[in-house]
Amino acid sequence: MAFSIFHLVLLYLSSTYSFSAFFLGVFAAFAAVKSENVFSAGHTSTIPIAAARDLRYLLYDVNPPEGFNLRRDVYIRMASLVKTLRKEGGDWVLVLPPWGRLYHWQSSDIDQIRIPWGEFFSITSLQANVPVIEYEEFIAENGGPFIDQVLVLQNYAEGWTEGKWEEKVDERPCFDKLMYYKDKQGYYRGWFWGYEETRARNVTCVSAQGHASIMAPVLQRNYTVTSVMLDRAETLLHDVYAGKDYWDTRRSMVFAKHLRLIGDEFRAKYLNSTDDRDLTTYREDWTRMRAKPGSAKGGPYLAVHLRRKDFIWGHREDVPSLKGAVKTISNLMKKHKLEKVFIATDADGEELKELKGMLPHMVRFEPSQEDLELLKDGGVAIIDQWICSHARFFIGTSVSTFSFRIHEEREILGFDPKTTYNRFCGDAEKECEQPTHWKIVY
Ligand SMILES: C[C@@H]1O[C@H](OP(=O)(O)OP(=O)(O)OC[C@H]2O[C@@H](n3cnc4c(=O)[nH]c(N)nc43)[C@H](O)[C@@H]2O)[C@@H](O)[C@H](O)[C@@H]1O
Repeated sequence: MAFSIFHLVLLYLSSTYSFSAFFLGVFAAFAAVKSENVFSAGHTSTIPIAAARDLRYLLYDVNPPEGFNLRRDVYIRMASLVKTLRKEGGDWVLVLPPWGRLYHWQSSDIDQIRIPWGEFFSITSLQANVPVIEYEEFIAENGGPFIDQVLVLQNYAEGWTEGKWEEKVDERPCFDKLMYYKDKQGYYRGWFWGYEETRARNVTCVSAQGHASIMAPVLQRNYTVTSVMLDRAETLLHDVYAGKDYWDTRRSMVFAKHLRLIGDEFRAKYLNSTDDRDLTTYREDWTRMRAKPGSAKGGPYLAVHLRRKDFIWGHREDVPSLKGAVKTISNLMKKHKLEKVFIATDADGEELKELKGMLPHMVRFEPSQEDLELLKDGGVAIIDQWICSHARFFIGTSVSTFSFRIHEEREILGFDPKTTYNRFCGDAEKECEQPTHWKIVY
């Protein structure tokens, strides 16, 4: 398999990076929407004002310890903000923050920074939802690695006032240690996804409480420069969680084709699973993918996402012991008459050994070192998710965004919700509430 994966990836990468159509799709003129929550009157920016119809770039980053799938969630919020900005008439483009230096990507000896989104996702699919470009494309278009303004988002130091939730945004002094410093030329340096040459002309802290689009008026009126980066973008909430706009963006996050193909090849070879037999045919164009709920049958295996590491270090009540998990797995296999179990997990070597001892026939996707170098930890996680998404029955881990993204993928493929929204219970958990079913809004 090593040989074929290597060639698949090379083939894919050589075709992906030859495309030049990174530019904006044709977008209709949108009606202007009311804007509120701007900074107090009288705020003036010292930065020159961009011409009215100039292209503007929104960049963003997320709190460093956050994982891959939580970051995918923040992407949805940012895409929603860009849609709002465009509705208000601005020519905004979303710049995709390169992947890298993620705490959970612990495979040593492989280079895991400055990874473009095209290695994990189909860029043309993302572009069918909102205009996006890779960061290096931004550098080229922008004439250099300069970001005009960084806004570091933070909560309000005083929390909610009088216990009341209200949406608000204000420029405020930074209350955490600033992760940027001024160089000799007066530019700000920082992490910037591992691009050392990137600099910001200005860094400001902003307290924000509310939905992503509360930033729209601020970006239209207060920071009228060409490129603005929102750091700590996870501070902003979804505009409408699980509404049509959420699902459009989520559906557009199609995994890169080479990763799907590797997952499909693995399913066929080790799990006796093919799309034709399992009724899981995928349409390349997500805008035309509309599977009837309950239409997918899934491959003849049980799929499990068993989150460990930082989920067990906190001794959480809702995460099972390995023994508890194996008991649940055996019961489910019996109940659904399934002979194979596919396990996706971040368990360490010791735990894996213990798990294999109890489930000797379990199936895992275990790439060789050579494949891992090409796929990277992010690619392996996606292949794990893809295989879990095609199983006859799935069970995940409580409140893991890794499991949530599998739920969504299965919803897109048309599985009966009963086969998807399931999670392990902690050994001593009293009320083991199961995950919520979020229906696609088309
Ligand atoms: C406690 C919180 O947990 C949140 O994680 P949670 O939602 O599970 O999910 P993620 O945000 O994806 O972060 C977990 C990361 O751990 C690895 N990982 C976890 N499970 C698997 C698996 O089954 N297969 C593979 N290949 N990799 C796995 C993977 O790199 C994944 O992105 C974090 O985002 C937060 O930062 C925080 O750590």
